[in-house]
Amino acid sequence: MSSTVSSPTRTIRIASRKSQLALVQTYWVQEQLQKAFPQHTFEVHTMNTQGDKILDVALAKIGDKGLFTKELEDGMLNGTTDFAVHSLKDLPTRLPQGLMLGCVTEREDPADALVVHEKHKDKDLASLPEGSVIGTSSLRRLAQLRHHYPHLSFKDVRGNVITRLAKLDSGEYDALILAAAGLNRLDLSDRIHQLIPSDISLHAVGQGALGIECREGDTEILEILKVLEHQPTAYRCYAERAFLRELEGGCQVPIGVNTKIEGDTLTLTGIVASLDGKKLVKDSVSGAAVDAEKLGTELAHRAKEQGAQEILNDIFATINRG
Ligand SMILES: NCc1[nH]cc(CCC(=O)O)c1CC(=O)O
Repeated sequence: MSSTVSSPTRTIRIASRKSQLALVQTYWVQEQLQKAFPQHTFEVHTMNTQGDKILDVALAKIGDKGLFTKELEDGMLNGTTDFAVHSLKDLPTRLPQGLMLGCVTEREDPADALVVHEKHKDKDLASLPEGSVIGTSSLRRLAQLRHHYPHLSFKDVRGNVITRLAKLDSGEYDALILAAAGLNRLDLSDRIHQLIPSDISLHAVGQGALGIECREGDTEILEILKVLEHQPTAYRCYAERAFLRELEGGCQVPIGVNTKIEGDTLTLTGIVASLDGKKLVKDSVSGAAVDAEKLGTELAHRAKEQGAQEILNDIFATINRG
């Protein structure tokens, strides 16, 4: 005799942006969870965010206060959706009251990549001709690459990954810098011309990982999300986010990081760069991975002692004046 225990079923609503990359990422999450919890139904609800709509203003001028996340967060707060899938890089380090980072998934390659126009297919960053126009909307990429390659010039580029590639191919730019992770996820790995090594440019906080945001204390959802949690990536990203939070920057300040975990030890390297690429503050900390956030905060304090705050103050003044 066996009695049937009917497990409660429910419909779980996943919020996502509509860009191709966002959808690839969100459908992956949906598929994994649907497999793990066949008794539930996982639905994707797509929305446009401010960041998708405002395409004619440099990102650095708009600021970063949840440009790509606000509309998704409103949906969770008013109960129309249950969690949101983000590129962790786009998720602010301080979340609205009532929401939390519920899960960090396994990271793709967090490096930046050079993507070149066809005519430069035999070139790399060092050998691109003097004055080549490199498209990037990230101050972090701009500052670090200017430092190492003063012969290049930089121009803002907006829009999603596909739009940016179209602008490159039409001749508006000689090359672009894009996250390798995004290209890999979009099945565009063949466009990666050169992976930028970490001694040239440190990547963005959270780059290559997905961050799933949900309501604080929503134990049912948190329990479900556990199947996607990747502990080493989570430790690395908590350290990176604590570093950024303490420096009070967002995605749009020239702050780069690199992390590695060996055994139980996490090493975090961080850089704060001036826009002209002339001043760089770079340092590292190592310690127990379980103390990830503490390590991030400690590195930020050290960076401040070495002049990081002055660099950031100059940048905020420049952006607000422009
Ligand atoms: N800001 C846009 C954005 N957000 C996440 C990614 C790529 C994927 C990732 O870093 O996880 C990108 C595009 C890019 O930087 O090339």
